[in-house]
Amino acid sequence: MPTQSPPPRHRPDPETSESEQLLFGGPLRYDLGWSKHEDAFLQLGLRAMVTRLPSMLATTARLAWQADRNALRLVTAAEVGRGIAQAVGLVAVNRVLAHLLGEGTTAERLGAAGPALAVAGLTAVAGAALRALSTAGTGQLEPKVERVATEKYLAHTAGVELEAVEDEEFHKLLDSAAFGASSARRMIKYCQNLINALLSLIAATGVLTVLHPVLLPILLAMTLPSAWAALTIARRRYHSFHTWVQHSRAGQLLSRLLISTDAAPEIRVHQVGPFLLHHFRAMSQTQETEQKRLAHLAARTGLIAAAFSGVAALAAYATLGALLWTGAMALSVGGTAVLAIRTGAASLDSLVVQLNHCHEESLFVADLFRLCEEAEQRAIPRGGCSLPARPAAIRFEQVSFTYRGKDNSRALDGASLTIPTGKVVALVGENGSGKSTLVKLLSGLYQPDSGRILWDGTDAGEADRQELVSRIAVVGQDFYRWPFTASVNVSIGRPDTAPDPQRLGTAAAYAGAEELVSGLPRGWNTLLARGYKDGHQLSGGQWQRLGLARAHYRAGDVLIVDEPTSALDARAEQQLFEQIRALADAGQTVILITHRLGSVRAADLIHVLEDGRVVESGTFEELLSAESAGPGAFRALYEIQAAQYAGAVKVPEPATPPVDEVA
Ligand SMILES: Nc1ncnc2c1ncn2[C@@H]1O[C@H](COP(=O)(O)OP(=O)(O)OP(=O)(O)O)[C@@H](O)[C@H]1O
Repeated sequence: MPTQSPPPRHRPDPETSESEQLLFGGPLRYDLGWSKHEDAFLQLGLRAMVTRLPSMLATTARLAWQADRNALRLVTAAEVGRGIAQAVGLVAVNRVLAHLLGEGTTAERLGAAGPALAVAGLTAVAGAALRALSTAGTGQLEPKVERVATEKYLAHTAGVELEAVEDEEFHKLLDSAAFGASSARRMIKYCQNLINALLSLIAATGVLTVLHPVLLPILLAMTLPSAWAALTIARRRYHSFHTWVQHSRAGQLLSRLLISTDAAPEIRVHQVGPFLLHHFRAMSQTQETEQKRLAHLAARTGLIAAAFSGVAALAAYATLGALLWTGAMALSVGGTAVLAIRTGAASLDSLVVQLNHCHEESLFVADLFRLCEEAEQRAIPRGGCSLPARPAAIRFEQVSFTYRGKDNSRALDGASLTIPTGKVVALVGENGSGKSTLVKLLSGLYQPDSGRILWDGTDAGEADRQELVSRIAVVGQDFYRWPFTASVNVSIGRPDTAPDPQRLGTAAAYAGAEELVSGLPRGWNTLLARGYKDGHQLSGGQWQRLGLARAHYRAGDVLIVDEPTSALDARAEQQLFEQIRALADAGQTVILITHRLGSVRAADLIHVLEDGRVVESGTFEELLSAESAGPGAFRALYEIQAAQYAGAVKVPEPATPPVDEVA
């Protein structure tokens, strides 16, 4: 038998790893030119850093103020105190040296230096105490700032339109902004160090300028090479981060899949573990190559900078020697100058490093703020007109819709239909015909590209979205299985109110879930999450009942049930349809999406969809009738299903006993 060769592997980009191509269909690395971060990246120069410094500090201060204003006050006061202590200390040391190297006997010189020595000692003690205070304040502040920033991120993300969540560009921003909160936390420490370095630099340069003006350029020359190195390395790191952000996420996805409870059975039965592990390793190795490249470049840059710093230090000490040699500077002043140069160079070095860290982190915090801005622009709008309390019908008028990013074909293409209030309306049609899309538009999850959805005369597009969604209850094919208790899994249908036991009971009765709940180890209080302490596992059908109970608990005017019976047994299915009928008889509008055409018999109205259009509508009998005006799409589908039952299983005739046995 000829063996089938595997499909040829298409590798358009030689840089794309085998794993990226196979698992994700192409490269996961972004070309930075594509990214909005390019501007930020290009701004990673010293001038941009310095000009952005005030806004950077202000942003951090704002976050810290929101998080804990007392801790912020404490840190600021302690840092300013430390700076002053350092300056006073340096001046005191200068005095000590001047006295020690001055005229008189050793005892006289020591005596004269005593008070200045005491001041130097006191400032050192004060500096240490203030440092401890500042550390305590920062420790309090950091986690709070991270929490405030994370909340900002989550609240903004939760409030955007579904379309934004599904948009690739928005997702990219979500990915990078996710680091904003931890960056904000780190910025507290860096800002603290930055202020400290700045104050001690001011102290050192002040002293140096008084000693001799030529010492200032010397100080600068000694620090510039390391500043350049720090900036260059940070620049490369940021560039690399943005290029690789999705690749890292994909690598994390692979590792999470390996330990995921949902994937665990298939990983074992189909032996997917080694496959995933192989690709995890391959993707990690690709990233390690990038890390190696960055490390090599950083080492080279560091070496070049060290060479220049060395030359600058030599020049500095040669100049100092010349000043002393020519008598332009006294020996005592020379001692202080060496001290001040060393302190100043260390402060300047630290200032540049902290500035660089701060700036690098601030880019991620800026990503977070950019996400918030974008999320505000793409937020679900608030306000709008009211919908009629009980409209006679909801009408779709020539509604078209194309998913963003989906090439040209429309999911809905001029769909028109009526949903009368208090009726069971069934939507049927082949896979991909647009049924779920239609109810998503009805629920306000997406807005039509053209056409209108009218609640009597009111256009749902102009209605208050909060009101619109509060009128709708959905149990979709992909309803969410919340990893919480059974009670929360149902009452989350109305998350704004506390769970109501009576309402829970009614909802469970509606969904046929009473026995299921009473059979759970801790009843309503049973945790429905595998992998947690006392977590319980439900079957697909049991989950579906809870999903139905949730939709009932929500008590929306319009109940949408999308494939409600796919995981229910025959008895439960029968029971559910009876209950749906009863709900409609009590005035509830029910929209039913199902592929089981026999079960739409009890619907008041059936709409048949084909390629995003409603091709026929009517009752079950009307659509099956040979005189039906439509194209007979429903009849054709129904006949295919009916044929599967008729004659597919031959029910054996009861065996007829032989005549003589009867006798
Ligand atoms: N989130 C999405 N993004 C992009 N395209 C989508 C999305 N959801 C659905 N589609 C596409 O829209 C079209 C209509 O899909 P829809 O889910 O509405 O069909 P359906 O009739 O509910 O199908 P089924 O019977 O299989 O549930 C399909 O071509 C589908 O691929």
